[in-house]
Amino acid sequence: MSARAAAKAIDALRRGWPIELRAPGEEPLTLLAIETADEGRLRAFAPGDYGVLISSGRAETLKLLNQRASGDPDQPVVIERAPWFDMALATAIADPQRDLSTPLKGPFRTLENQRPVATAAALQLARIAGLLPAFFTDGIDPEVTITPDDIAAHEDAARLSIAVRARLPVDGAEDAEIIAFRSPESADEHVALIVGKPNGRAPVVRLHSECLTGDVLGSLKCDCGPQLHAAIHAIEESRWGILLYLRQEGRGIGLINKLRAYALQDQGFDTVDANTRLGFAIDARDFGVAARMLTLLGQGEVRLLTNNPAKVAGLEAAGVRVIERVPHFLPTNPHNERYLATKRDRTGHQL
Ligand SMILES: Nc1nc2c(ncn2[C@@H]2O[C@H](COP(=O)(O)OP(=O)(O)OP(=O)(O)O)[C@@H](O)[C@H]2O)c(=O)[nH]1
Ligand SMILES: [Zn+2]
Repeated sequence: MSARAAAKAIDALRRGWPIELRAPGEEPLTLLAIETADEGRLRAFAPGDYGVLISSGRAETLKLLNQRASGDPDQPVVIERAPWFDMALATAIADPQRDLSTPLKGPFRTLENQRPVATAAALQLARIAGLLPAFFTDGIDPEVTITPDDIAAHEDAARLSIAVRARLPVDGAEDAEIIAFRSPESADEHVALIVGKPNGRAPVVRLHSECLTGDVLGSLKCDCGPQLHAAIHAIEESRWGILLYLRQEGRGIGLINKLRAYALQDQGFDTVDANTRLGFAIDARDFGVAARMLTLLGQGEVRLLTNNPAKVAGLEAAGVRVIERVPHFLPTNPHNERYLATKRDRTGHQL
């Protein structure tokens, strides 16, 4: 297993270079990310035939799922190339921004997916790279060859370690310390803010996922900014606790893909449907990272500040006991009312 190979593959996809994925028992799968391809790169990758790989959610949006003979409904979908395929059409398949204004010209035919493991790994890699989950497949000259195990090694939270700690008085909690974590080959730098001193009780813990728009720009579309400050206050009031600031922007799909979801929300889709149209899971976060950070901080039991049962389940599954769920309530504003209602009605948030 080589996390290093996976890091090279992520880099290659971002730069528009082809890669190859080999899963045991399956034919090799070469890939060129549609988002970073252009006509020249596509010709070099696939002088002859090629396929187009998308997620089942995107295929469902494009009404392609009904053509599938059999198999798992969540399995990625491979579209056979048609004579009228070009970059513009591939971009329209990959990117939902113009679904409503310019319907796709078909018909398309999907192929039996003979490489379920490699294709699923490809979509995971696109998410990690912050790219649209859509690829040209079966071309030539890959830059690097990897396996699904390499991706797992790259994502393995056990690789996280503490890089540095320093005192950091913050607004609302003057007695605080910041601790930064790093794992080799990954650019993500997660941090913990420890407020107060351990007092024998399980800490109040908040898992805050990065939200550049809300945390930094004061976006009113979500509740992240106020929630971040309210969490620090709540921890301070409880005497001691930990805020984990997780670099899992956009529930794990990255900033650019989250902003694509926002553009779809401008067209009327809610937060759940926007993610599905893009081809992502509704919540792609891995709370194993948070569990690992808490373990490195010596905390196996927490009182978790959240309304999201999936966070409780995710931490417990990763070996941290949640002895209490502490709910939080913040006033809504006209811009985030629908977002919060969707969280309550469609993703099981307990308000
Ligand atoms: N993909 C996507 N991500 C969003 C959207 N709105 C906010 N986010 C992200 O959602 C994450 C914030 O979620 P959290 O504050 O952890 O909230 P939660 O999981 O809903 O549950 P709580 O713990 O109860 O707050 C941040 O990473 C945001 O960037 C959206 O419309 N689409
Ligand atoms: Zn937010």
